[in-house]
Amino acid sequence: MDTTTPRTHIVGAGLIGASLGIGLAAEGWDVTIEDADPDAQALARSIGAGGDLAGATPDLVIVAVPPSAAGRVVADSLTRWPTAVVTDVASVKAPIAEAADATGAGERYVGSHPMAGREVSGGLGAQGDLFKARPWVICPNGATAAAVDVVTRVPAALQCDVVTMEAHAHDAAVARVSHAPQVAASAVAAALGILDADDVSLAGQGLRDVTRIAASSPHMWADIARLNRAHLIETLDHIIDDLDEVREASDIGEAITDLIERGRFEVARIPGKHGGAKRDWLPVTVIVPDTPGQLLRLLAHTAEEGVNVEDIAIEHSPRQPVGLTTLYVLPSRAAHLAAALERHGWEIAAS
Ligand SMILES: NC(=O)c1ccc[n+]([C@@H]2O[C@H](COP(=O)([O-])OP(=O)(O)OC[C@H]3O[C@@H](n4cnc5c(N)ncnc54)[C@H](O)[C@@H]3O)[C@@H](O)[C@H]2O)c1
Ligand SMILES: O=C(O)C(=O)C[C@]1(C(=O)O)C=C[C@@H](O)C=C1
Repeated sequence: MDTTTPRTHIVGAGLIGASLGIGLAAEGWDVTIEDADPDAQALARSIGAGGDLAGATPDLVIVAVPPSAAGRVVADSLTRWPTAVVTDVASVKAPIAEAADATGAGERYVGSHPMAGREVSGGLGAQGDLFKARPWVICPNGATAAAVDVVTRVPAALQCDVVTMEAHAHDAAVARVSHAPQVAASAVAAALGILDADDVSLAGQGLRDVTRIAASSPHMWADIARLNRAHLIETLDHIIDDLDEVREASDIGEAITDLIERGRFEVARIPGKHGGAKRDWLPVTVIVPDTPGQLLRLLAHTAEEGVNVEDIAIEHSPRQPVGLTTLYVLPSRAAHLAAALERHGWEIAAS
């Protein structure tokens, strides 16, 4: 097996391209990066996401441009670097594979899709560990085994879980696990429109959990919806049929029970942290004064007790000088942590 890392060039220095650049450079890869926007390119280079290709020949090109441009930039890259393997990270895979095949160089193209991201765009939000322990889909299409091997070294270096899929099957699946959830989150958030600010301030953790991705920029999602329209509409029809059943039911309680029961069953199938089986962490919710340094104290006391924090959620309480911080810990450690934090003077809230 070839143990040298491929000289890697990234085209597109936004959130995903710059995150890949930082992550691969941290693993010792020789990474260069470019962007059509000189400011985005300069920013990415200044934060360590890659250097200047300066006429060198890459072994591997990663295209990380908006989905609507990905097919064209993949085709251009196959022509521009006739010996390089080319991959892309666009959220929809079949149209990009078609564009690559149309060049006649499809055996050097492998589709990729890291199943991790953020609700912010641009290199400023880049994080080198964004993809760690997340699924990374590889769509080999008509590529050679050697090309697939080179591309697979990227998720391997970034410690992702590699999942190999056919491009159309990928597009059908992500319509349900990613694209429709974005539309649903935005629809729930948009329904707040008739409320005044005081009413919105009643929001608890439920609304926050359901609407985090409603803060996303529409540009990428408009592209995704256009490229994956048929699968997205099929998924939205499924959701609309379920909502219609609730609306038309003679007993709305019965209809809601059915919907929630089915949802409970399916949500238990979503893998949890590190891609493993979903773990049932227990929450320990602490009332934290809204003054500098308190969160640090809380985490220091937790560490002193030898308890690992598996996840953390912070909820600010409008009009209150306190916030609620929920520490998610192993069930076997929750009671011990709550008691220990009380001894340290913290007030534990019911959770
Ligand atoms: N944001 C996410 O959560 C996420 C997650 C996984 C995959 N993706 C996919 O990654 C890709 C990039 O998304 P992002 O969030 O990094 O977007 P972004 O808007 O942050 O960055 C895209 C960058 O591409 C540049 N660009 C546009 N056209 C170009 C061209 N022709 N040549 C060179 N540069 C060009 C833009 O100037 C911009 O800097 C998309 O295809 C998206 O579907 C996004
Ligand atoms: O976590 C987020 O902010 C995302 O929306 C990331 C997310 C997703 O999980 O749906 C969004 C689109 C990408 O194609 C891959 C990942």
